[in-house]
Amino acid sequence: MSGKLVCVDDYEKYAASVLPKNTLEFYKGGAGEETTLIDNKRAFLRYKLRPRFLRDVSKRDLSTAVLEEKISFPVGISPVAMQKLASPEGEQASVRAAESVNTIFILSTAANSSIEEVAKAAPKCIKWFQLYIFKDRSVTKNLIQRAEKAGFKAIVVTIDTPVFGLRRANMRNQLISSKDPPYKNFDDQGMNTIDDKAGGLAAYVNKLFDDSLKWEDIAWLKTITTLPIILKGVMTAEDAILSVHAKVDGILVSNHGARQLDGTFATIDVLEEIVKAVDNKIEVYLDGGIRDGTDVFKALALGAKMVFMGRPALWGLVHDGEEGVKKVLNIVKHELDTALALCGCCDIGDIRRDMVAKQCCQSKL
Ligand SMILES: Cc1cc2nc3c(=O)[nH]c(=O)nc-3n(C[C@H](O)[C@H](O)[C@H](O)COP(=O)(O)O)c2cc1C
Ligand SMILES: CCCCCCC(=O)C(=O)O
Repeated sequence: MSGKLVCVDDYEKYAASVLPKNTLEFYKGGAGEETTLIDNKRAFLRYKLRPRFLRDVSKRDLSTAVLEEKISFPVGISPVAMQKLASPEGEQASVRAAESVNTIFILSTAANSSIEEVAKAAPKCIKWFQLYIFKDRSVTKNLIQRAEKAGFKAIVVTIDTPVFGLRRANMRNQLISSKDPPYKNFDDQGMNTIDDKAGGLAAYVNKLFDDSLKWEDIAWLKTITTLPIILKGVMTAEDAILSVHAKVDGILVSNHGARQLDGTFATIDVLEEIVKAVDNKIEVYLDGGIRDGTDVFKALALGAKMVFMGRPALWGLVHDGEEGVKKVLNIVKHELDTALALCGCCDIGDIRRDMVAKQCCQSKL
């Protein structure tokens, strides 16, 4: 590709031009017909900004605090498995990028870099650990203890994966083998074997992850860690209220980047009902389809405390490792700063609900 890359879409196009087919399909794809995958992005177009002027926006500040930790702007990196397929340093490059712009990095259980390697790569970064709960609870317990010891600041429990989503591209191409590069967080547990002939990744995940999880298990988790717990995958007001009752510290509104259940609402479309249901009792974050600073602004106006991006960080990583992730984060930061100024805001606290309106009945969207 020629020319300067100036937005997330440019980085995605670059990644699509260089990645092997199977890897691209794994990173890019969603579940089923991919209607939710399209809608996660497209839904943002239905929310329109209402700019305000003549409000002196000469001094602007994008910083905010999340779980009492200060970050330089409200956009972090979602947990994404297998980042060494994007670049040799994988998660270690991504976490360094997050550290350099002072935002939150969430490490996936299914990473190609271990908890300890990531901690060492970016000791000052605010790191959260994403937890998949294994049928073998000793594996789960061990992961939490390692994350605590390595200085991670929160456990993000993914609740939307009792079974693996039906990702048709991955099913057709038999997906990539996970042995190379390996899953570094549980390779010592004798589980780093994937039998491509026996259903590939989906069958492997279904064998390992606990599909009997229920709210009582969240209570159990609270007995084995003192770290804050965030539930990732909440998509309804009902589950948001149960999350408050479960006394977790935050929820991440997410449909797993549309990789689990096709046909759900876009995350931005359920955010407001969830924010209302939670009634300021715990923090609410969002991921899914954020590609631009105006998307961030819209999510904050609808009540998210911060947002996270999954694929955009991967596209930066494919381009030039740590530098690429940093560039993607800084592009979105600059876009958010511009949106802030043009909506008449000086800081994140100035963003108001009435700065965004939902456009109804637009048949083409
Ligand atoms: C390639 C890929 C791998 C992912 N791996 C995980 C994972 O290991 N754990 C998890 O909770 N979510 C995982 N997710 C979901 C992301 O955390 C996040 O919810 C999603 O990517 C957000 O949507 P976006 O990509 O549109 O920003 C993955 C997403 C992608 C694209
Ligand atoms: C044990 C391997 C699990 C990989 C799961 C990654 C994931 O969540 C995804 O969406 O893909």
